[in-house]
Amino acid sequence: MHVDLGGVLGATPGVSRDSLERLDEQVATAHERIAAGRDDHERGYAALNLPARVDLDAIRSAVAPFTDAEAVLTVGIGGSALGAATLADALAGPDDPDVYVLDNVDPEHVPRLLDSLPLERTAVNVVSKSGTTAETLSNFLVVREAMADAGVDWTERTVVTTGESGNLRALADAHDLPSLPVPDGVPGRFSVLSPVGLAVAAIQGHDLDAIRAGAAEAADSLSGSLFETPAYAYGAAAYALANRGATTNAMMPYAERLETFAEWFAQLWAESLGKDGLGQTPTRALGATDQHSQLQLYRAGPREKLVTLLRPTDRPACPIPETDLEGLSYLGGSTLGDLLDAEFDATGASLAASGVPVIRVEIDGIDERSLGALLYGMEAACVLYGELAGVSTFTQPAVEWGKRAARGLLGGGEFEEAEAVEERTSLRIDP
Ligand SMILES: O=P(O)(O)OC[C@H]1O[C@H](O)[C@H](O)[C@@H](O)[C@@H]1O
Repeated sequence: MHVDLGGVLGATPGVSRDSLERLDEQVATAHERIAAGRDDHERGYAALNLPARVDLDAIRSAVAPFTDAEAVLTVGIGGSALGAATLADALAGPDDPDVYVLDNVDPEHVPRLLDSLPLERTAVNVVSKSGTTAETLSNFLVVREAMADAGVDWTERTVVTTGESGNLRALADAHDLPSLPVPDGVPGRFSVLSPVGLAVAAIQGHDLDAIRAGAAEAADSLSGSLFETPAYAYGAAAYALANRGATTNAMMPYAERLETFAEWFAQLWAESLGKDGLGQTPTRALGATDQHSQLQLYRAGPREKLVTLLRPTDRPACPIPETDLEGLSYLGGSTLGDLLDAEFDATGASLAASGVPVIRVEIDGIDERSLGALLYGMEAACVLYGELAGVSTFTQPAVEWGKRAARGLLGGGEFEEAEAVEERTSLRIDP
């Protein structure tokens, strides 16, 4: 992962070179804290040890019964879905099984999706760290019944990834299902480089060793200076910009295959850093598509944005055919990749010209190694930001509040949060 901070230096809000140098002292201190947390395998920091600690053979053998699947259905939510989806969408090849994710309990969508799947040739990948998340467990019960109704033995088609205890662990044990662990001390949104994210990649036959090697390269590059560590450069600059008013971070990959990565990044950034009135709101955009939708706002709207432009430097060749239409002749002879890269540069320049801060992030290509490096790098960037901001990066109390309220409403126990829902203020306008 390569990070170019040139687009923040003269921006408004912006961060000067001097400010970055002063900030680097705090980065050094934060890095020591992060390194100590990694050494002690402390909760959260342990995620940055994943490349070395994951048992890739265990993943490959758990999914071995499913490598001939025509479809893979991940049932999970949040960190238990987005990492797997990011890798699957980025790496999918033409011969890979189709990958689906059930991360919502929409009663229109779930049955329709299940009706469309070849259930007897579908691998079901159920993921929940806690093993108690209502959406995931409910969806799984629906999937299980759909399989039974179709005459499919769901116990032959299901692999489970979960923590040491909980409903899902009990279910896996009761039915002797192949199962994988969520490593200790790793919050869901930091778990992509564990079985949580890697099981689907393994079913698709992707090179897990290369993902791990890419992550390990990023891990090895962590040092006490943002000027030597791309991940820290990103995290520190984003933090400094947020302090100066860039409270929104628009993640804009210039590659369709990285669109889901922006969703993964959004959870990582929002849940980890949105604490104590602080944080930076992640938004998602896709280049070049959103140049024709969001860019007007980014360039001329409120001055509270950082725009992160992300691209692979290596792209497949897709020539644009020559044409004798005079107005289009400039396109002939170049490729779609040339055009997309020109748009990437033009958007960066356009934002810079109006003083909007831009960080350019480049990865070598969209392959296993580059993805491993990108995912690890952004996790390290997020942990550094959290250290600099002094927030509790690895918790999500506000999300837990909502979970308790919903559970109380469904009769799953006495939760005072549910009473707040009953007491809500209404100002309803009816036709
Ligand atoms: O993996 P689970 O325990 O099912 O949790 C799934 C998700 O639940 C909550 O929404 C948390 O805020 C997320 O961080 C987590 O990824």
